[in-house]
Amino acid sequence: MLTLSDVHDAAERRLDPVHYDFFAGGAGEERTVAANTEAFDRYRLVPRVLRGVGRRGLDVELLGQALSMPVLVSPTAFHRLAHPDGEVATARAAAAARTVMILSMAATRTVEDVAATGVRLWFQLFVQPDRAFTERLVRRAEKAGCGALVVTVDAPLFGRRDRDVRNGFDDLPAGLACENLREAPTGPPRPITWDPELTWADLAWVCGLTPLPVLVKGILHPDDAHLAVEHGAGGIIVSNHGGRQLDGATATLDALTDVVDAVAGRVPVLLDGGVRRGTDVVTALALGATAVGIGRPVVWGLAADGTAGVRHVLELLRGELDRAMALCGADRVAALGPDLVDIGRCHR
Ligand SMILES: Cc1cc2nc3c(=O)[nH]c(=O)nc-3n(C[C@H](O)[C@H](O)[C@H](O)COP(=O)(O)O)c2cc1C
Ligand SMILES: CCCCCCC(=O)C(=O)O
Repeated sequence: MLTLSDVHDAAERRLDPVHYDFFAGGAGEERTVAANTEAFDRYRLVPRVLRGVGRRGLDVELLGQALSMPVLVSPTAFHRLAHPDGEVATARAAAAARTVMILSMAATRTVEDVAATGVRLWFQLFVQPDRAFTERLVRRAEKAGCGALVVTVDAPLFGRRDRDVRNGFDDLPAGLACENLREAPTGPPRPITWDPELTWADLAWVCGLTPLPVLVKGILHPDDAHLAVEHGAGGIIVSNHGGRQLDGATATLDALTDVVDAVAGRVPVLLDGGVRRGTDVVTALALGATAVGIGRPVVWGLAADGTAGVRHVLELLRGELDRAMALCGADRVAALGPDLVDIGRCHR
């Protein structure tokens, strides 16, 4: 498996086709799923030369945590559909790669089990109408040692994924559950409730609830990026949920520059959606992202070969990023800037 595309192909061969569709699919016509990767095809790099790049470093510091590279694991649901060890297998790979894993609120392993792998762990939250339950989840994530909360704000309701509707897939099979949504250790798990009434006041409430930094995931509009910071966000994740919510939403790479300008360095700006190559990471970082997240490629690695498969995905990207940086004349992440991107020639 030489590329992330090879890992995808291996995963597709192994997965139940209905579960493959759940992981691969997006909302509606999947225009935004396609747009995310197409955007990276449009931007071209303008490398610098003769810069002495024999010694290179990919490490970054993010919200007080040291990462070996600016690539982290975005939250994705239901890892036990891809591998019996589920999110624990994923976490072992992220721990070995010394990067952050964001655990989905819809994880099929408990936050305590995942944290026990020693991974740098953040917890993703859909704020629930039952605020007391939301608060209990936050306390549980804090107690487990999570280093940040990630509040996903692009889901006032659930995007309609036509593949899942056609396949009749709307729940986990018997024996699997969202393990962090149990009220009591033996009780039945709650379903996730989508709350269309959420407002910025609710974000401020979460930020006031915890000493952990709160990243807001699902920002595309620069004005929302500004509002998020004003309401206490410690970081922004430019994301369209991998094209699974609003079909027709802009590609994340196209949204990045305006968000970076609006945030004006106050907090880190991350991006996910369509990152498949080291050159994609370089492009996003050059345009102002502090780090990028990958969603589906991690699931493909997990389905293809468990922890080793996820590790392979992360190491493929690390190797590609290192080579791309050297070929751009950058010896460290901080050396990547907008001058390396031919923005003028990308056709929006
Ligand atoms: C199968 C799947 C499940 C996801 N589950 C969640 C989730 O539980 N919470 C969340 O905030 N985002 C979720 N996402 C969105 C990802 O965090 C991320 O934004 C997206 O996958 C990035 O795009 P990529 O898959 O092209 O890398 C999910 C995405 C996929 C593909
Ligand atoms: C059927 C419930 C799915 C839980 C939410 C996971 C998610 O955000 C996704 O994109 O899928």
